[in-house]
Amino acid sequence: MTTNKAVVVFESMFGNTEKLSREVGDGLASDGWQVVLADVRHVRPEDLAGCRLLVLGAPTHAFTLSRPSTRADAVRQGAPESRAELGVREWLTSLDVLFPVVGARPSVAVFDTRADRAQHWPGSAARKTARVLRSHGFPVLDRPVSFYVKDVKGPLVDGERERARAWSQHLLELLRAETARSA
Ligand SMILES: Cc1cc2nc3c(=O)[nH]c(=O)nc-3n(C[C@H](O)[C@H](O)[C@H](O)COP(=O)(O)O)c2cc1C
Repeated sequence: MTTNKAVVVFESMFGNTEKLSREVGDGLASDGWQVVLADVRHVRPEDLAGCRLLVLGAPTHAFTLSRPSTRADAVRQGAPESRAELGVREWLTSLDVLFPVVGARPSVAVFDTRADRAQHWPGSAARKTARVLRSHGFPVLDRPVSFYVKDVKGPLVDGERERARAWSQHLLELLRAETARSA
């Protein structure tokens, strides 16, 4: 039996999205999946080979995915400069090169982190990510999901790690349902 492989790619300026990505990855691994957790700056093409599920996580900046200017703003607020090198927005521009065979594209699931106090603000990084993925023909498994931080730098709102872990199990259920439908 071949092991299912998931790749969790994240962007994170202050470490909150990274923590949640680890939770999602650990949740998938606890179900027997092979999991590659990769910072968007360091994903290698071989990391993506044979991937059945791609999870993408990113912080919401200015109502959407970060840009070099918003990441520079985060650096001014104390984030490590090296983390500003590349974001999910830029990485998505290489999707067609990274996944050249349309029929072999993995299912994708997307999440973002947002400020708790901005829950009612419009726009989220995950919604933008999902739009781009759909426009490139990727099957988006679930609705974009947001997790919350108490302030720009974090920490995570209580219970968000557990919610991320539960979301990983929900993704597995959706995948099982998808597999049953196509059997
Ligand atoms: C420049 C900048 C713009 C931001 N804009 C928003 C926003 O529009 N909506 C929101 O909910 N949070 C916003 N935030 C808060 C981020 O979502 C928060 O810093 C992020 O979720 C933390 O995740 P990280 O530790 O992985 O970087 C912004 C943060 C920065 C630095």
